Amino acid sequence: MTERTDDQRPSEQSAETVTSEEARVLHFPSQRLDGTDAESGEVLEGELVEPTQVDQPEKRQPGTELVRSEKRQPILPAWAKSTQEFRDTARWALGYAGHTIAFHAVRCPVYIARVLARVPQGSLRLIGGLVAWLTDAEGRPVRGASARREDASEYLKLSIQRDHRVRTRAVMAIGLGAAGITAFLVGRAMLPEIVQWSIVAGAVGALGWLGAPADKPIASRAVEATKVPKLTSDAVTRALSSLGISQINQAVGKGGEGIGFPKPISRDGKGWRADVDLPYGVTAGDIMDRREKLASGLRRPLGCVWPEADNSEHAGRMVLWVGDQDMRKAKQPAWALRSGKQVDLFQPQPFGTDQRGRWVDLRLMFTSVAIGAIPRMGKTFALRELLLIAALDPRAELHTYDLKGTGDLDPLEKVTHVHGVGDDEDEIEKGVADLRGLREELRRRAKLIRDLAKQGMAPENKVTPDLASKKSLKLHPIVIGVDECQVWFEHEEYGEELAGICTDLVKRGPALGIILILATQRPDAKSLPTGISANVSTRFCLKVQGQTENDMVLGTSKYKQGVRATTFAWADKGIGYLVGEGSDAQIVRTVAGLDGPASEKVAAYARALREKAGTLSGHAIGEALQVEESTRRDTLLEDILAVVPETEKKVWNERVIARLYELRPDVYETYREAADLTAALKRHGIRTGQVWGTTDDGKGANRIGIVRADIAKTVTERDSEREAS
Ligand SMILES: Nc1ncnc2c1ncn2[C@@H]1O[C@H](COP(=O)(O)OP(=O)(O)OP(=O)(O)O)[C@@H](O)[C@H]1O
Repeated sequence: MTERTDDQRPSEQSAETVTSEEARVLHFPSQRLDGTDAESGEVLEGELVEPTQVDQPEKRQPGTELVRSEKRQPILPAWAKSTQEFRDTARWALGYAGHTIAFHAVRCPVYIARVLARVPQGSLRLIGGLVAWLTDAEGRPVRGASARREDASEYLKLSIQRDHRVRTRAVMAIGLGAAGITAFLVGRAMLPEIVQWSIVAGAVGALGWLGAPADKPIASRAVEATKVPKLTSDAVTRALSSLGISQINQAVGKGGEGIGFPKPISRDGKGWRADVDLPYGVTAGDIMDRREKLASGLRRPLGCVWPEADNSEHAGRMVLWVGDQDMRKAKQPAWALRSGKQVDLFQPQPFGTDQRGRWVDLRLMFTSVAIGAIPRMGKTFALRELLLIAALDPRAELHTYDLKGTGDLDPLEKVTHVHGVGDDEDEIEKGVADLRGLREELRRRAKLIRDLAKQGMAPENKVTPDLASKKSLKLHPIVIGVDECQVWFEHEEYGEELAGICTDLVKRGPALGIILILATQRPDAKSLPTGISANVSTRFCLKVQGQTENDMVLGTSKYKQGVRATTFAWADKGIGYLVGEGSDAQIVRTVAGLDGPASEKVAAYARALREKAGTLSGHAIGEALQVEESTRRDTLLEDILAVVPETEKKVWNERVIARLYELRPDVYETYREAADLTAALKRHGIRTGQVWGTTDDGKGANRIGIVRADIAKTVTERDSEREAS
């Protein structure tokens, strides 16, 4: 039988239902459960019903006292385990000490003058103090009071005590004076001059210090301490209740359950961390949406206040980190790769710093990256930084596309294999040709890895550091960086094909050593096709305007989970949410100050590494990518209009072919006879026919030719159709 718990009150049961215990009492009234005899009473007939248990009683499992599920706090706080943080603190302490010493050393003459000026005052204070001590000056008011009260016995007692005290102190003073004179004479005779002068300086210093007014210290302050207010639970509660969320107001109001703080508020890096249990029904996301108001409630700059959802607990658990300094203004610790260093892309490399100023690493290998943000937030900087990291691994082959065309990726020209700038048709065609080649490479690698796996050389069916280093296998990392990738995907002619190849690269590339990094300022389904956005494994989202863009870059439901890049302010340049492979979203600031010239330096180092390793190729050594003829956009009609002036109404095919060959020999060399042009024009729906013309020697003749107006009409119609669509 089940025991009844406090929660199951009889009043809560329905009229027809009786609990087993009550039923027993009713059926056997003389045997009450409490052991007392009941008077005979009416016996009710009823069905024995087990009570409905809403709250199950807590069952104790054997051994639960020992094996429990509490989380253990780390023995050492995170900062104590971070070499970087330790080094930063030590550097700061040394700098602080150095600055203080230099500051005071420069002001030494002023301090000496101040001390000397205060010596007379100090001497007077010393003599005054000695006389007061000798004459027992502190007892004078009491003796005076007893004299005024004419209390003879008390006055007598106090006078005797004073005489006794003065006598003792006089003897002590004579003794100390004699000892002092002896010490002076002995010291004068025996101590080295430097010590003697030090004692004199010390004595003068002491007299100067004694003579200094309390509000004017001799030394000035070397640093102005900017004290950061301590974060208290009261401050957090006050700030939360200023957000205008009714559940919070109820909770902090009279009789409310209040705001929960499951752990004490503590220092965490260069700031305070408060773990907060929000009132029922309030989520961390609700607070994050009101980050600006929260900062106002805490009286802290916006860049210091970072509420985050703690998804390892429950939806109402928020971790509030309040930094001592605004994240965007705080000095970033030095980037280990700034002055160049060979890296291994298979290992995580420093990408940015979190709010606490700790480096957050990112492993580029086996991943693909999407970067999204509204314009001017630091998207290109982030992309360029990743490409520079890749450049520092001399094995990595870079393909860089700056489709905006402003030259942001030009610092990488020294090392890149293929470099595209701008959105001209030629550049787009270059991209198409390159991606087609990369798709072939992807297929080659897939087959090769399959073969290697059979031989036991690729145990995880993917590229390993060993395989990537074997030049003969050509399995080196290939890193493709595309800024403003929407230009590709929205392209009328090649958009679909480019999106298809990129989707393939995003899906299969990472395992095969091909890493695609796409950056866009318009993260919507068209500029970042869903096949890509759903499959990228690393996402970095700087400020965006809405939930759709947020989830497009960071992944489905991220906004709901409280990962909201919409909460970043306009001034939060370079700050975004980073969602890495299998890791929680974290706020990261990319390397600050990695501008064009700084990037050039890193790229120059990367080039030196490549020269040494013999891996410079393609664009870096002046070799242009061969754009296959099949890749070229068909510009036949435009080319005909270019070579046939408006004054020539009708022209023979053979003449058009000759002029076309002159214009683009590589494109039109296959046009050998009039029929070739006729066939090509037929594909555009244009017919050729017999047209009148004159040969070079002036003879008139009818031959196959074009009517220029037909071509011009088709081009105009096609262009207006394109515009309309
Ligand atoms: N980590 C950072 N710290 C501070 N400022 C940064 C950081 N990263 C970028 N910035 C600043 O942000 C500004 C915009 O950067 P960037 O050109 O990369 O933006 P964008 O999003 O690519 O812009 P657009 O969409 O116009 O191409 C730059 O002036 C740069 O100085």
